[in-house]
Amino acid sequence: MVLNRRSLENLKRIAPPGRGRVVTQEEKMRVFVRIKPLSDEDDVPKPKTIRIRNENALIFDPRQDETPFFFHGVKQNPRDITKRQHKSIKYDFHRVFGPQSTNEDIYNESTKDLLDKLLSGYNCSVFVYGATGAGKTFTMLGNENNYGITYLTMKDLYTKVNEQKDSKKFEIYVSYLEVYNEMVYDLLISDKKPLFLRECGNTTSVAGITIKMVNNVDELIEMLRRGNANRTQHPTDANAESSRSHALFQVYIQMTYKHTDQVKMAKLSMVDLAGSERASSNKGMRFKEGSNINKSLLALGNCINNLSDGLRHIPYRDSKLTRLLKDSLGGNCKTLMISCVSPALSSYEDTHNTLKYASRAMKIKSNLKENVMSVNHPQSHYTKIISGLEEEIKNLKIRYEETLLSKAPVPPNNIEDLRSTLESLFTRKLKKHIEILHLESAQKKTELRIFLKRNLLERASLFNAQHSHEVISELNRINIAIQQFEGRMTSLNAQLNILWDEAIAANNELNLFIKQLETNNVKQFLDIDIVRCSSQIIIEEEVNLSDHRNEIGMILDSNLNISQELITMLAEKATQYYNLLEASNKVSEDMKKDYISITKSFLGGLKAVSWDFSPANQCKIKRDVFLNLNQLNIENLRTCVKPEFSKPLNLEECMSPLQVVEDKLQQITIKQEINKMDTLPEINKIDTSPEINIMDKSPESISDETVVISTQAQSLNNTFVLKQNLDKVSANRSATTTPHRNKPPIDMRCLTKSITKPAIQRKKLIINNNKNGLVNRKINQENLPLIMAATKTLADPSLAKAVTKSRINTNILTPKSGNEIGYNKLKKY
Ligand SMILES: Nc1ncnc2c1ncn2[C@@H]1O[C@H](COP(=O)(O)OP(=O)(O)OP(=O)(O)O)[C@@H](O)[C@H]1O
Repeated sequence: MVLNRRSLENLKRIAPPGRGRVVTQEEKMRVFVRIKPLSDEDDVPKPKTIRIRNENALIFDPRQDETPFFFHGVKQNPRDITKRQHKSIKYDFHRVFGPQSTNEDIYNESTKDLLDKLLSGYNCSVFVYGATGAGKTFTMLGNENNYGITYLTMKDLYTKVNEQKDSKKFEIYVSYLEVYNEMVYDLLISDKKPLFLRECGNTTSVAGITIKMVNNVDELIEMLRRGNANRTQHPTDANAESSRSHALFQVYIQMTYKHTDQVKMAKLSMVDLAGSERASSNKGMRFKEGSNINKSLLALGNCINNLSDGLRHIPYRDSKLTRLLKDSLGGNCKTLMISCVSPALSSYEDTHNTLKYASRAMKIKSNLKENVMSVNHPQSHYTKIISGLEEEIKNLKIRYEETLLSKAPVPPNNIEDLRSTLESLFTRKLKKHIEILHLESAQKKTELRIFLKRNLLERASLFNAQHSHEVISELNRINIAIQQFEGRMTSLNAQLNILWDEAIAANNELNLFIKQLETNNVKQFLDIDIVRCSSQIIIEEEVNLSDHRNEIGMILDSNLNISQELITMLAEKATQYYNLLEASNKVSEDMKKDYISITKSFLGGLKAVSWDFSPANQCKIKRDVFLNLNQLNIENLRTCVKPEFSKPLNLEECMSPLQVVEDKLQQITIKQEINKMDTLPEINKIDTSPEINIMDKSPESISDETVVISTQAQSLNNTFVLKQNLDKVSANRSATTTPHRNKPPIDMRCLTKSITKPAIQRKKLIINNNKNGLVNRKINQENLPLIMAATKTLADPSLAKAVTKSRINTNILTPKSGNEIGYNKLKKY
């Protein structure tokens, strides 16, 4: 298809200054050098004129490594018959391709990059330059086995066009012409008639040139092949298939952006120059051809020189070739020059000239402009486009807002009402919560008071004045107080029961409300309020707990002070009586020893005071029972578990594993053991360990009894703890019982005697087993059989094993049968 005049004009009207969007970039011409391989006829193995230094540099006419020649010991200078000067000139280029490089290598590193630029609307130009026979046509067109860069470029161009066809509409046209003997001929038609050049602004166009539309790469290659066939070629001295003309293959691309209607034009020019000719034996027509070729190449050289020197005047008009290449040299075009050279000595001068021009060409700059075509649409066309775009923006805005709204749901209108309901429900729950905390605190304090009163009763049993009226009335007073406290406990428990019901009801109502919020999809708007109110409850709980702990601490403190005063009083009285006895000369040596021992122990005991905060510390556990308000916690409220208040906590109800065994044994063997009481020597025979001595009815005769003061215990009840040999037996049998770590046992038998009178019939023994938990049990005459049974049990390996096992496995306490509640409560702490 031949373009009509209007289409042609459009194609030529590329980026008129000041119209449309014009992006200008200054770019230097890129210059590549390709060195062809030496052929058989070339002067092999004579030295070459080029040595490649690296990818970007070569040395022209390098110095050769010569083997020195000596005559009579004197180095001789060899005579260079080639008359070479060994100039060793270094030339830098953008890339130097050696003889092994293929056309594909050249394409990949040179023309391939141009395509993106071309499809962005920039003019691009590639021309091959060099002497005749240097490989220009081979590089440009190649052959069937080695396609030239024109074919490779066109193939990739169509690939890229196909990739972009969704966004752009492409129209591709080609023209192919030759400049032969300073005449321009159309190569796409067989009818050869010269064409005229026309100057059009900065560009030159060819009047009447055929511009054909090409739809695919195959069509294009076919066109190229036919054009080449029309090209003037004749054998010369230097090249059997010498191209006697300059060939200019041009591809015009018109791209219309589908969304914007914007039109861009770009032109790719591929120029295969005829080779410069040396003065040769060519005669006649070939001579004339050679002269014209040289003339046009000389003009090209002059243009290159002026452009590289930055001169204003460029003699483009000196030849048809330079007029046609005006665009490609320093104009609006990204230009790439491939200089072909031969390394053969016979091409020494040609190669040197080519390299010189190539080197100069590197300095040429061109001004790249994006070719946006101005399309003269009527104003209504633009108005239509603008109103269409406005409509689209409006629609997009609506859609955007809809998306935003759907992502951020709107709170309901009654959100404030819902919030105030939620807050009032939380307030109700909080109120009940605080009331429970107060009651529970009161409950704990009462429990502690009962505990302390009971300790007083135990303490009283240490003395031998139980029958005096004063003591009896005091004991009565304590018992009455205990009864009152227990009455209060019962009342507190009843109140707590009611409060818990109310709290659970309030909590259920709140949970139901939150669930409704969730179902109605409005909980998300009140989440922050839920968190705020919940944290308020936690804070209130902490504040109340802290107050409660302070109050418990104060009670314990005052009790400790009283205990210390009592110790002081006892010590004073003991000294007073000792002095009296001494004055009346009734102090035996043993008593003296005891007194000194007591004094020492008091001092030692004080020294050994240490507070053990480990979790296993029994005193700490006891104290914590009163400190914590564990019945009430958020978890309980959440799960609506109402604690048991049926009975006040009684530590005395809790037993150790050993006691469980004891109890069981008691049931089984107590009768037998009572019967055997009279036959104790027999028991001694069964187990010869010293602890059997405990069965001796006379406490004075207890020889292996060890007394330990538990300093922690002092803080609560100043209990004297007697660690019986029973423990030793247990340790021997089971190897699991560890001795008291911090306080080595000291013999305090005398202390007990001093305080409780030697003749006491009922002796309180407290077995303190630090490892296995709290054992706080009275041992008196009534339960001596029980101890005996336990002792015997330990003497029996199988029973001892059972005892030991339960000691190890059970952490603290085991409830008495039928008293699960008390045990469960204690377990909580
Ligand atoms: N790189 C190369 N590898 C192999 N053969 C080559 C190479 N370059 C050129 N030749 C061969 O050298 C010969 C001359 O090459 P070509 O025709 O391309 O030179 P030219 O520069 O186009 O010459 P002219 O200007 O006279 O047309 C051809 O036979 C070609 O096959």
